[in-house]
Amino acid sequence: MSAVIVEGLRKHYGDVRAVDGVSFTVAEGEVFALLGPNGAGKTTTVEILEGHRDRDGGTVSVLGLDPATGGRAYRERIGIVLQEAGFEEEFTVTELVRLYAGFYPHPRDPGEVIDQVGLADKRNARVRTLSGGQKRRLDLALGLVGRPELLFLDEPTTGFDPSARHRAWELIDGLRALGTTILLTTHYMDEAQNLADRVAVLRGGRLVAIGAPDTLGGAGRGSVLSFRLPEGAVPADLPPLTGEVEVYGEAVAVHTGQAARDMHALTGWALERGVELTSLTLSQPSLEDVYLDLIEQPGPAAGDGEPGASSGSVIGDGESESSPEPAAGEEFAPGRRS
Ligand SMILES: Nc1ncnc2c1ncn2[C@@H]1O[C@H](COP(=O)(O)OP(=O)(O)OP(=O)(O)O)[C@@H](O)[C@H]1O
Repeated sequence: MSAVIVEGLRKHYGDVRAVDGVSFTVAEGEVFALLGPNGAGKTTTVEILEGHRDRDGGTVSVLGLDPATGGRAYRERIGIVLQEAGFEEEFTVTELVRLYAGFYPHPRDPGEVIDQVGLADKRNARVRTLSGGQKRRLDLALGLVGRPELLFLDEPTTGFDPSARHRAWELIDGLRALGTTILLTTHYMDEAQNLADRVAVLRGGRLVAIGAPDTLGGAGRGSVLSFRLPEGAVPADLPPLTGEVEVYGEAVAVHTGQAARDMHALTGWALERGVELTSLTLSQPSLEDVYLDLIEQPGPAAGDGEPGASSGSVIGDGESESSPEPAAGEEFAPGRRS
């Protein structure tokens, strides 16, 4: 079942089309990341889902309710971790987490939550004395304490030191294991890669791609086979390959959509000649490579039609309105992540 269903969502600020016909679904128990450059419309989308911002068009269902009219019954079922929450600075950490716990019918134990976010030694400190990263951890505690079915995390680890960040990832993973649905925004591709079951890329208020982090952009992006030319060999000696061959001195890179076939041809060739293919590696484009491609290529945000990619999980101009579901084979199954 879907925890979130967004169809044809629109929000305009004067001439700025902040969200321009966005459709997607988030399954129950899924960790879903919204990616996109500054101003892409992520926060606006999330704020509409939280019930904090009105929409100009489209339909939104979150936990079966419309956030615009869900009221208190809706707010009790969600948790929100904002980019910049304004706290009551004179409260202590424990006082504030307890205060928030009191807003919810079935809260978590405040002390446990404070421990989980790594603020145990600051439990009696006043909020104004916390460092930036510690305040962000307090944000996380306040988002968790109500035992939400759906947690919104807006750039949850911005300003965290590396170990706090890994701790937050573990915490988010733990929430996933408890079945909490999580919708997060982030600028960190490693965070999306580590945490998200699926990611959606927004650009200029439109959805340009959606899929699992490992397959975003589709299989059409292929793999890269790299190796060093054996001594005495020249590129013309190489066997016929399906991929495009690039040679930089001794180094060869084969960009291929048929990695097994090309690998077989190359290793067979090397064995026949009795030579080694040193530094032979097969690699995939990283999520960051794919993301940069997606947001840099000309596309609907620039007003010039198709984004120029043909893969199943890349969405053409306007298509996001009519096809809210991910491409076939990308349905979410809890626990599917490796
Ligand atoms: N209250 C507002 N009034 C006018 N324009 C707004 C308002 N809020 C957002 N915008 C504009 O809407 C667009 C989308 O902004 P939004 O904050 O949703 O982007 P974002 O993807 O979250 O960006 P970031 O990564 O910088 O947080 C931007 O062009 C922004 O300037």
